[in-house]
Amino acid sequence: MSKAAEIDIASVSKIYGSTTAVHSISLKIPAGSYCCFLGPSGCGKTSTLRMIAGHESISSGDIRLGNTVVTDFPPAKRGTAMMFQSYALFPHLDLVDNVAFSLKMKGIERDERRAKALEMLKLMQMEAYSTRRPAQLSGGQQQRVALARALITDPEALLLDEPLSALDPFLKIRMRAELKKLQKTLGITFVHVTHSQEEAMALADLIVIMNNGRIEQAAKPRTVFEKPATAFVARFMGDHNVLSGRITAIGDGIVTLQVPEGQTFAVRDIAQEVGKPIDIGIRTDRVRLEPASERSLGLQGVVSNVEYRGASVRITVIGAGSDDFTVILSDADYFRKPVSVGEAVSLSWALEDVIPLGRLSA
Ligand SMILES: Nc1ncnc2c1ncn2[C@@H]1O[C@H](COP(=O)(O)OP(=O)(O)OP(=O)(O)O)[C@@H](O)[C@H]1O
Repeated sequence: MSKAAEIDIASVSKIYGSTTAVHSISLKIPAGSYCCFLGPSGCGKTSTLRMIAGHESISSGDIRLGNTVVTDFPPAKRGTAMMFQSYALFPHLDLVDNVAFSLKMKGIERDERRAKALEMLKLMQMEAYSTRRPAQLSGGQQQRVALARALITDPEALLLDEPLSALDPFLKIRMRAELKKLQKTLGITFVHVTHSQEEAMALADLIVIMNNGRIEQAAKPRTVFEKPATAFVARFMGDHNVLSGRITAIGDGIVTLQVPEGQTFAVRDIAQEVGKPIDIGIRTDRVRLEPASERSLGLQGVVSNVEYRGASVRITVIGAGSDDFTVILSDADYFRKPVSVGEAVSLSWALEDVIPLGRLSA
């Protein structure tokens, strides 16, 4: 296998007619890393992947693979390989010919390309099926063949567009583990586009969260979860409450924040101006919840829903800075002091659990 290459995306934009799908993004994907592009539909992740692959022209900016600027190179000359969502296998060819196809296009003679194709099928544990056609395979097997076909060109980077979306939930989890293992075995750079937060968290060394054609955050999964950079990231990754408020007082390193309902609570000194609007995030599992009393500190609200989930209980509270302030308690904590729908509660948390969230400038 060839060596891995860093992918350097420098001020890259994609404009389709009057739509700017990607707004001058810059990102370095380290050589040999597993990178996941994550974001809602239409955020520009597939356009970015296709520009890396050379299947889409770059409207402005440059892409470098290792030391080579590949911006104007055709796909086959870039050192990348792409695996498509639908696998795009040829139905009339057997697996060996499917996998060997790109070598045939390069003019490599039959015996050599078939031997290489068998080697790739072996790598994917599919050599026993080599004379079958794609329709005679399960979804997971077809995916392995598509991987073998992409890897036969010895790419420095493998690009995967929603590779798991056609699989059922059980197979998805199994193939996810296989993809990760394959990436570690080959050591090449993987760039994987997905809608699924869970998939990105499970696979990536680097998660790139896109929204409206821009990168909101590019970081390790744990950083994205523990320190979401923006309100969008905190909401999109889930398991965070996002509160918007205004600063009403500053003193001793503590800021008082007022939420729309008029209630206030303390936050570490996160900004310097009274009156300034600010978003903060609080993890749903870091909130303490108690029946409200006159002495209660923190935000007050009313329980609107209680959902038992086995090991945990999910409680939704209204009137506390957000329409659906969510608290996740362990089953033990909940049943020690259960609350019910309609009950007034107070919500509190440690100062260090308040995450200041930035806003992207447009
Ligand atoms: N060929 C095209 N012509 C015109 N507009 C396009 C074209 N391809 C994509 N777009 C637009 O560019 C934006 C980004 O699309 P893109 O496919 O990159 O998003 P995505 O995040 O991959 O979405 P999805 O998850 O739905 O595939 C969207 O608004 C889309 O409608």
